[in-house]
Amino acid sequence: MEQYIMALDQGTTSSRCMIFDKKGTICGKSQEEFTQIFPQPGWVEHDPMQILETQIRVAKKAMEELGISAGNIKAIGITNQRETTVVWDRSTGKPVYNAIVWQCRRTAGKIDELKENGYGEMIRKKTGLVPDAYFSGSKIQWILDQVEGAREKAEEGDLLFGTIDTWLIWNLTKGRVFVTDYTNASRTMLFDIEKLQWDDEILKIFNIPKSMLPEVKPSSCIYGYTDKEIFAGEIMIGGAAGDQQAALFGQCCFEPGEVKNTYGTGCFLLMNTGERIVASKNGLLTTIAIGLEGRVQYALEGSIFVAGAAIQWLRDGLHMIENSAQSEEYATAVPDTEGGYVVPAFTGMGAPYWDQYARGAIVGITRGFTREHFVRATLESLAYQTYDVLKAMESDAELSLKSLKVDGGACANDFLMQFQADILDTAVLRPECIETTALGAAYLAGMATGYWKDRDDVRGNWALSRTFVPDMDAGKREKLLKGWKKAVKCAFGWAE
Ligand SMILES: Nc1ncnc2c1ncn2[C@@H]1O[C@H](COP(=O)(O)OP(=O)(O)O)[C@@H](O)[C@H]1O
Ligand SMILES: O=P(O)(O)OC[C@H](O)CO
Repeated sequence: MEQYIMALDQGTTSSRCMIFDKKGTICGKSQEEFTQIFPQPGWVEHDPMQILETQIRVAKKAMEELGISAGNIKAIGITNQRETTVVWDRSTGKPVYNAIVWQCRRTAGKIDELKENGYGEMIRKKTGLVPDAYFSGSKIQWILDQVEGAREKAEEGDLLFGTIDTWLIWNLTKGRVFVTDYTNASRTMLFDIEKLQWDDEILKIFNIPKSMLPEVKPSSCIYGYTDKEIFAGEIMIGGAAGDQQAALFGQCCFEPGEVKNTYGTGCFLLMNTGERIVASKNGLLTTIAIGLEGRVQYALEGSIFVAGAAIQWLRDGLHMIENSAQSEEYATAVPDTEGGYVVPAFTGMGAPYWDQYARGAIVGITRGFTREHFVRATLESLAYQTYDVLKAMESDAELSLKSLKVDGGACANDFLMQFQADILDTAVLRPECIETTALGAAYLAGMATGYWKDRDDVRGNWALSRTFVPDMDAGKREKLLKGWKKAVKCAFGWAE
């Protein structure tokens, strides 16, 4: 019987399933977008039940379309939007509140309090993270404080917390397995990344009972088996990792110094730093890259909150384009933006600025600024934001990158990739498979079962599709970057 590995990729805007063969080729896939809930400006929620339903539905559909059954799936790897927080009732399995999404700013004030109380440095040291509403800690606290009866129930041990990996595994195993992996744990702001354990001091500050937290496991191991009713047969769950770490793995960035940038809803630049914890001096995060083969590797990360989401905004909010791909057509219809800039700081700014109160800005426009210029400026903002985090990373790691591996939905845009190479003055390498998040999760699951032996066994699957070579003169690049730096300043502190 032909054997495959299934990856469940639960992203910010869609649930996806990809079925891979041994060569890392996608043999079957299915995808469904789900509802984004914006209850107040700066707030973002998802319905956890809709996440679960869409994820199971796409998995069944992908299997059906490939004409296979549970017996053909050697293992499932799960990868997910990180930090997004679900709290549910242990006995009924019902969420007590919507999932609070990583982009949500509702707890910015709580983070300010925490910093004012002098906890910032301790948190940064233990968790590797810059205190921010982005991470799960303050989101759990908000649910316990704001949902009636939640705190009492949590203290009695009746509530559970999970990031999306935990929520999916718990449901797929019908409540038998309550786990997360090191990479996801490292995004909660509750986990000591050196001692590899939940931190009691930080839990006390957030007033979160430890009984709510899942067991933390390696990213590749036998977590459990799906309930046989879900896919008409049990399937082993063998891999779990946050989507950005999974993409780093899927890009085969296994060695210290290897870097990738993923252009999805947000944009995330990660560099493997091996077994060394590198503390950033330039506003980057230190995070766990992977827990595998009995050891943990670390990464430096530049997190950009809004990237592809800005293209979705052009499509769904402003109705300037009909689909994401059309952005390229408009952008290339004009030679430049005529000096205009879009700074899509809709939910504050992440690395390297970490401004919870920044908000979007459109600056430098004149009467000749058209839809085409607008679309181009929005696309260019992805490249400028990447420039900012890449320079911070080069400075932290004391090296100059020769090339950048890219992946994620928006890296299909040739205009954007060329502009990225131009603005960085660095070659951009796009692989054949840009679904490296799912591929990384598949590798982790496959390695838990012997489908792939080890990292060396999958390295040969990475294949280059196209290199974008820099082709912009230095004077023009400097002028454009100077404008961007001015534009970013206009967004700072707006909602304070
Ligand atoms: N050709 C394109 N040009 C620009 N942006 C694109 C293109 N195709 C997809 N996108 C953007 O990429 C994002 C989807 O990428 P994906 O990796 O699936 O994201 P996620 O995992 O965050 O849901 C969307 O925000 C979409 O607007
Ligand atoms: O949904 P993505 O792929 O943009 O990823 C979201 C990140 O994991 C948030 O930290």
